[in-house]
Amino acid sequence: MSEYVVGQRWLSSQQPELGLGMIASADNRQVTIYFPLTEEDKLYSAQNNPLIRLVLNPDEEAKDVEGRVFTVLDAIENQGVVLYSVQYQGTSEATTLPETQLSFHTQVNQPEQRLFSLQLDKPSWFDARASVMEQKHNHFTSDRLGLCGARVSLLDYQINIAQQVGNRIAPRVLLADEVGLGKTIEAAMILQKQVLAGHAQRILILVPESLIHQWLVELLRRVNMVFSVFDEERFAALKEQDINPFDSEQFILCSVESMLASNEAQTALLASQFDVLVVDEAHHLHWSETEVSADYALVESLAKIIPGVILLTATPDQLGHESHFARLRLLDPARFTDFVTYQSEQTQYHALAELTEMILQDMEQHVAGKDVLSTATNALIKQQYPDIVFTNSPECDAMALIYELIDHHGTGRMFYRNTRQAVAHDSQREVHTYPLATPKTYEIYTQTMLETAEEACFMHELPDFLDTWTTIDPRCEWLLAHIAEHTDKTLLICRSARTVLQLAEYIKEQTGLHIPVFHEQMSLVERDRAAHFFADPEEGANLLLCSEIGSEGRNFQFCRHLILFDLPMQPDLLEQRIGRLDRIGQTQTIQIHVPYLSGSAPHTLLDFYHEGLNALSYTCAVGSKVFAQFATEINDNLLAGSGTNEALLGQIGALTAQFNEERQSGRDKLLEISSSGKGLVEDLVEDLSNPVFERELEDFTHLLFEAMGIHQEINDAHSFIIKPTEDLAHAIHGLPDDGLTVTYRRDIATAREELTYLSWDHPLIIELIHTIEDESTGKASVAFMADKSIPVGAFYLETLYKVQADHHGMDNNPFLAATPIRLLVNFKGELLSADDLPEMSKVSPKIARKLLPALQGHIEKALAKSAEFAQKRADVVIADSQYLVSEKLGNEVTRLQRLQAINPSISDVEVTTLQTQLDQTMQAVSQAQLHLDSIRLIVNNP
Ligand SMILES: Nc1ncnc2c1ncn2[C@@H]1O[C@H](COP(=O)(O)OP(=O)(O)OP(=O)(O)O)[C@@H](O)[C@H]1O
Repeated sequence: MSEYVVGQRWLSSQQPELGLGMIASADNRQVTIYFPLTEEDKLYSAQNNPLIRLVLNPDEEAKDVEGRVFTVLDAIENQGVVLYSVQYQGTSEATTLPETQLSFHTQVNQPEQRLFSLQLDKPSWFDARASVMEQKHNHFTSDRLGLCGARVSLLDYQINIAQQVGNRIAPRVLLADEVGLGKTIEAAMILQKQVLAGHAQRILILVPESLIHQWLVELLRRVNMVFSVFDEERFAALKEQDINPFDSEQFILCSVESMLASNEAQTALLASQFDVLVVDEAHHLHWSETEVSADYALVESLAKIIPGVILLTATPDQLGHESHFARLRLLDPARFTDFVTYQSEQTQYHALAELTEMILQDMEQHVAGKDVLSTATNALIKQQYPDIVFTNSPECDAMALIYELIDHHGTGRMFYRNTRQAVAHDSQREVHTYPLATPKTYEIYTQTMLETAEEACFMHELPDFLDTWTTIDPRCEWLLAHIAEHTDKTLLICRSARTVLQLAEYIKEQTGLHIPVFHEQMSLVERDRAAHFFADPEEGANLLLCSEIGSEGRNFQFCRHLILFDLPMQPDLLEQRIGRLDRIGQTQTIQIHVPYLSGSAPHTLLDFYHEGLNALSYTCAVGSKVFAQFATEINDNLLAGSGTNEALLGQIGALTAQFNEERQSGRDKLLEISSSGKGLVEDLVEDLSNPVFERELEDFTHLLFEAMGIHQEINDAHSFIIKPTEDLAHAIHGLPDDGLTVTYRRDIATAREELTYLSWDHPLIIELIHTIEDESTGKASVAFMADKSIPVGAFYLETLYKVQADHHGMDNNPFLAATPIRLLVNFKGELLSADDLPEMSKVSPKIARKLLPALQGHIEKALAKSAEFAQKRADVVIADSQYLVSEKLGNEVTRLQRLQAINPSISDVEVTTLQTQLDQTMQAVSQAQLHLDSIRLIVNNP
């Protein structure tokens, strides 16, 4: 039978641009190939032609005529035509595919095939591929992965959380830093690390509707993650297409409200598979043994099926300890089964916190720069914690000892809480209170008509004053005077949307000014527009009137004046309000203005907050707990309207002091230490701020851009413009036609929003790296050298291999990152060092066509020798990786198992998840294979 059979796929080595052809007819003399790409038939001699037969090998990836990606499992020849057994991406079953159905863009991929079929590229491409693989390996195995690309200031406590949680498979944590310390940023960094490390592909974020836009922008601006917002409209439109709408995107952001509004959406959400769920403002998730809120029930159902769960709240205790317990229960239902046991555990952290304090005090008295424990501390550890093994020598690392103690007996790895005090983000606040005369009408009403404390605190909201309160309440006139006096931006927060609207109307009537408003009855777009208008430093409004909803999650730290037009009845809400201004990025002293009606219930409430809790001048983490203790007394005092009960005020102050002290010496103290990462994270932060990596990337992108046909020019001292050229080798997603203005420097990027921050984590860089890796370009090249000491026609052969663990879904796992091996052998198959690499010059395609057939046999022998050397090195790489896996993951599993026996805070889920990770990684590493990636032949032609 002829070598040529109708239906076979062949390429032209002289005209690769024709794509993959198919034999249309053949006899002993001639063969006709049809090239679908150009829709033409070409006639070749059967004896002497530039045709190359394309047969894909097992494990090769390719596309079918419809562009669907598959991996070859097997290739079986039947009467000269190949029938492939393939597995399509995203499926688990094998399918058969005749070679006639291959995409006409398919190319010869194997380096040696490309070499002998003369599909050659510039010799410099070999260096480009080697460099790309080396840099990729370096980055994907470094701790900087997923953290170096965030456009943020590097704060130790945030990096600590992002590093610890981001590295876990299926993390389940509660992030509860105090208001405004950057939980959103921490979650964004965790997600980026999860995705880059291959731990998560699909993410669902649920937030209150008012925060959708802010999250969307923060994720994009800070970590370059593009989320798709799903609202009712989008859900309905996608539903028409007869697919689960939530399966249509990888990263989904939606509001809790929109999901609760539709049973159908909830069912679809639960049927879609996600790797990580994030829920912001999780204190709204209300649970008690008798009542469960709808949002809690939804999150509970999702948390049962989504492996990773990240809950965010600044005020974990807002709805009481029971609700806090319930949120922990969402994370680990097996561990948190019983509220009473949980409560008793919480009290047991006291002794450990005290010991920790002693060690910290010892640390203040270093001896010759080393930590030395006092005799008392030493004795206490030995007596109370005999399981802790440590050496109290001058080399004793006290911080390491504290972490060991917290690990063994502390709060576990599920709950993080940083406080302003502990992370030294102490902003300044100044409080201005303005006593105003209580209107007679309010006074009379107070004595006769009121039924609840709430009515007493918000009299202007009572139906009887609905239309009149702005004319009698002196706070309104006070507000006009404040507006006239202050030209700085001011945020006003009050409880209800109605008050906001009435105040806006009042100001308009009195002054003609249109003040922007922000409340729950506005659409999302209207709210964002108002917030934007307020934020605009030049053209924007100086005052924004906000209802309570505006006080949650929003970033208003660009302004320093806050008017608390009324006071909320819960201390945590007060903290949320102040937290709009008191957040990372606030550079000025915050001015808090409280106008109040003298002698009225709001006056008493102000006394409780300001004098009792001291919650206006400082963050008060125990406010809700104190208020809960005196709930009845506070209620009665507010309702009586007879001025502040001084005895009660004294009791509130005393209990606040007591709780604060207990906090400092209990669970929260331990949380503060373990959340801050003090003593653990400094080296990593130093590494992340090292400008060397930015410079290295800048050099590397020159190579990348040149290879891919991207032009870079200087824009100013710190930035560049990059644009695709006509030679662009491949469409690049992240690079628009009109280019990008970029900087490689984090400090410049955080100061100049308009610049794209190009880092090793940036999607454009990752896309370019993957594109070059996946491209066939550069897999084979030929060059000349001129060396009189060796015969003409002698050659060197450079090979680039990679050791790769093919484990689906874990390709980026640091333990499994492809490791490049670059080798140089001579024509005798002897291994040379990289220093022996000669100077190279180009070879014309015509000469290469003559040379290669003549040298083929010798090259194949040298290649076989090179493969032997590569395999030896690969064995070492695999053994090293196995060692690393058992050293890092194995030891961690052993440590957790040991800890679990002592500390109930270490959950079963945590241990089994890590054990599974260890098993899978070890198996994948052990089965890693050596692949030849590219070849460069250097022939002597002196
Ligand atoms: N490392 C950082 N670098 C620069 N800005 C930051 C950093 N961390 C936080 N911020 C900024 O500080 C503000 C508060 O951060 P974020 O919204 O993440 O806090 P939060 O703890 O989620 O707040 P809340 O408790 O109100 O929900 C935001 O404007 C955020 O962009």
